[in-house]
Amino acid sequence: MQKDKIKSKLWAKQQTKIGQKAVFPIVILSLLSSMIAVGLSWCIAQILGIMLVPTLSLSFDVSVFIIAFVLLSIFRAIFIYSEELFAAKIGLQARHRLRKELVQRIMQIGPSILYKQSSGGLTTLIADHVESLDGYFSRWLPASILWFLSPCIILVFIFFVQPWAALIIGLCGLMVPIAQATFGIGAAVAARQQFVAMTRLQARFLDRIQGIATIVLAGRSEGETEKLAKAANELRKRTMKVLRVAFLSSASIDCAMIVAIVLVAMMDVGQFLNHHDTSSVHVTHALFALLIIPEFFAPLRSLALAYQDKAKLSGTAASVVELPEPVLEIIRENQLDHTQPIQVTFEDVSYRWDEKRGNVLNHLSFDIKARDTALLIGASGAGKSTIISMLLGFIKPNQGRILFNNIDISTISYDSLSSVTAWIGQKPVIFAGTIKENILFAKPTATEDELQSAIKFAAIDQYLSSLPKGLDTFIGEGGFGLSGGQAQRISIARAYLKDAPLLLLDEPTAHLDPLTEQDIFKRLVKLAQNRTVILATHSAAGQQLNGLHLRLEHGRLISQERIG
Ligand SMILES: Nc1ncnc2c1ncn2[C@@H]1O[C@H](COP(=O)(O)OP(=O)(O)OP(=O)(O)O)[C@@H](O)[C@H]1O
Repeated sequence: MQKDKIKSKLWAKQQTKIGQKAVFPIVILSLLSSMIAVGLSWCIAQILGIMLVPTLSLSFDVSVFIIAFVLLSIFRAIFIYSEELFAAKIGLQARHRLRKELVQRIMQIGPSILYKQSSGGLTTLIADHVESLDGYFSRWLPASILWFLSPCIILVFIFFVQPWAALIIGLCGLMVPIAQATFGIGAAVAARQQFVAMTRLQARFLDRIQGIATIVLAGRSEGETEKLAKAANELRKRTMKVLRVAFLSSASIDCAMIVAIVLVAMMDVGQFLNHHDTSSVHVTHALFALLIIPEFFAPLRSLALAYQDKAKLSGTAASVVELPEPVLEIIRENQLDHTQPIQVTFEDVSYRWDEKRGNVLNHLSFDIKARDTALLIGASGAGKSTIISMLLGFIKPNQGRILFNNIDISTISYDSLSSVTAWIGQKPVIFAGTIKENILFAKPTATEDELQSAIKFAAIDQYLSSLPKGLDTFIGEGGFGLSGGQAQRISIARAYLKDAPLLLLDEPTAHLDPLTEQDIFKRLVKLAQNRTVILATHSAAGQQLNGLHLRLEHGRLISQERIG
């Protein structure tokens, strides 16, 4: 826990360091903009002064100040616009960089990440958490530098014009950090709680959407709706608390500003009454000091407004450090020729998912010759899918080695491993898109002829005519709109298109009726020709297939015999 806190602080510090370098142009532009604001206030003070004290017009030409006012306003508009552009660009670049880093890290860890993290949580991290950091980079970081620099510059100008007004404004300004520090602790806690509540709601919502069919079938719709409503209500309460603290914090700045204006105005009026000082110089100086006060407090207000953006960084940091560390690997430099057949060897392989639960695979040793078919047979929980996950490179043995053509697979590059392997799982992975897009996923460069033969091979043509748009029929995520058998045929067409020398089949007929199962097996046997095939099955039809039958029990190889 403590270790995670240190890690998340380090990550946040690193992000701040990267971000601070990027916001340098915004800081410069904003400081220049503050100086222009001083000039603008000076021009307005002179114009008003001339209007209030007619004798002033004898020594100053009002048109000079009007022209200067217009020019400075144009410059200020340009500077503010450029600041906004830079801020948007910095936010965009930071989000792009973070998403790239996180996706790379997840890819490095591989699909095994889903054994420990929910897909809802990962999606929330990459999509929403990273998105919420826009304000940290584009608003909070510049504001955290400018809240001190800009008021100091403005104070120097006021000091030259009315030193005692500078003293009053400076003292009122000092009250703001004290008030902010008081509200800040509450604001940080409220913002962090709101962030956690939002994350929980998003992850829960996504997970429940994915499992909507199970929820409806289990009659849990009302219960789940209630839980979602509770989470949404929690988020509403937390959001209101953040807004309340933000309002109080903003009100404290307004109070300090009003006190400064009143005190400066009273001092000026006092000077006028006591010393009858209505000289033109005094009037314009007094006006200038009053007009510049809102500019003095503006950076402090920006800091208070961006305060909640700061909490989002620590929230995201906590989620980032929860990601498992990618295992440092030896450089995988071996390559396999994907046109050559593959021989698979297990040498004393053991594996445990969890230290406490012990080995799920125990000292497995066997050899599958190139172009041979091997069947992994065993009851549920025997370890068949774990073996397939290892062959796919998702997990690595805790002991022993797996060899492809006598090369340890942990030394073979992922690209090469993927090019020699085709995989069909229990449940076909179908993306939202057309049937054609889903088949071509295995080989986007396939020609029309290749596509047609894949369709024929997998017998997809048998049901195409019953679909409204044939190959261009849109199917939902997870194969929504297709039967289990129809979806599995898409997997077969993909494997056919990929034409890899090693075919891994993990209970491909698990959810099919006997007739469809028979037909799918017929096609798989055809697909197996000239390839090395490893089929995990506990179906009776699967166990009739010819090949090397490897029987597993509680992760141990209890027999191996050749059938047929
Ligand atoms: N991600 C995981 N985390 C922890 N334990 C796991 C995980 N996946 C599988 N196991 C455990 O490993 C053991 C072997 O599971 P595996 O899925 O490999 O068996 P199987 O023979 O393929 O079963 P089935 O035929 O039901 O798919 C089981 O005890 C299971 O509980």
